[in-house]
Amino acid sequence: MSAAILSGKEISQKILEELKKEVAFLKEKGITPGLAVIRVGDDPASIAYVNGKKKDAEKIGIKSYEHILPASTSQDKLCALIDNLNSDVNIHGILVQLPLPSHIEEQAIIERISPDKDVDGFHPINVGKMVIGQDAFLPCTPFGIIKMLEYAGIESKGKHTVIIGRSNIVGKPIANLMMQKRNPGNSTVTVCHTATPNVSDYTLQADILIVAAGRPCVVNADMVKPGAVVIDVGINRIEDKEHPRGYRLVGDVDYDSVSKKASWITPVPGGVGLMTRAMLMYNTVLAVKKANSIKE
Ligand SMILES: Nc1nc(=O)c2c([nH]1)NC[C@@H]1CN(c3ccc(C(=O)N[C@@H](CCC(=O)O)C(=O)O)cc3)C=[N+]21
Repeated sequence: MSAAILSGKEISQKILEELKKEVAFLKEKGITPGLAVIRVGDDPASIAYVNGKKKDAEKIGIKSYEHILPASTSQDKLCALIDNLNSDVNIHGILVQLPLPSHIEEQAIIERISPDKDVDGFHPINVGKMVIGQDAFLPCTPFGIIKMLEYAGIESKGKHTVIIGRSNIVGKPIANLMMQKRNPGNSTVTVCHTATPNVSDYTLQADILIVAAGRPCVVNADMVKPGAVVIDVGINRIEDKEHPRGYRLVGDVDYDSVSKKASWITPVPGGVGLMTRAMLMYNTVLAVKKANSIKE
């Protein structure tokens, strides 16, 4: 059997097209959605992601405001910038690209952002609301995974979802969303992590396997049940002198072997990463609607 490709490219494009219409409608009302993106230092991967976000924003009519700060920026200076953006009426969403340099306390920065402009969904207010099923900004990567399942019509109700990874930005929130009483969701959820012995004991039971381990080849075909849906959240740069950029991207899943056994698989690149970007745009439009009391 060969898996069908669950294309982040195709689905994210559909979402961006819908958002473009919504942005046009907001502009008719005299509102231009504004997204502030802060990057501290010049980690090459962060530069690439931030550029991608800027491109998406421009494509659909969201105005992006880029703030590029040196790696030596102090905690106080970054807080002062966030305070200004929090009170700026032209800014509806604020994203501080992570990771931050080690002298900056990341959690304090996340908590400095107004929960109403927290389009990453990382503020404890939004995390807490998500956990108890209240209206909140959902974190972009887990939200993107949910949208992919929805668009493909993949049934998760009553299924066993196994997640590898327990990060605050992927593992924990996707575990939460997949167990919530709504669809996609309604799954029985198991979370594996670095202290889990014999991970394959769990992955072999997975109807839906979500891999966010942060390293390549964590899952091969021997760990996958035939017909499983495999979602690969990993983005690893592998040195490749034959590639024009000098590297290529691979996920956390051994794509070649697993794609012969799964029913659906997400590619890397062209999978979850593009969905993350689309959901950031979705959350920015949502922030505008909330700020202006506009219903759907
Ligand atoms: N505050 C914050 N919010 C984030 O959402 C956030 C972050 N920090 N730090 C880093 C991670 C990672 N992330 C990605 C976004 C887009 C792609 C993406 O567009 N990937 C493309 C290819 C990208 C490329 O070619 O380099 C793809 O998979 O096809 C990947 C990864 C957002 N993150």
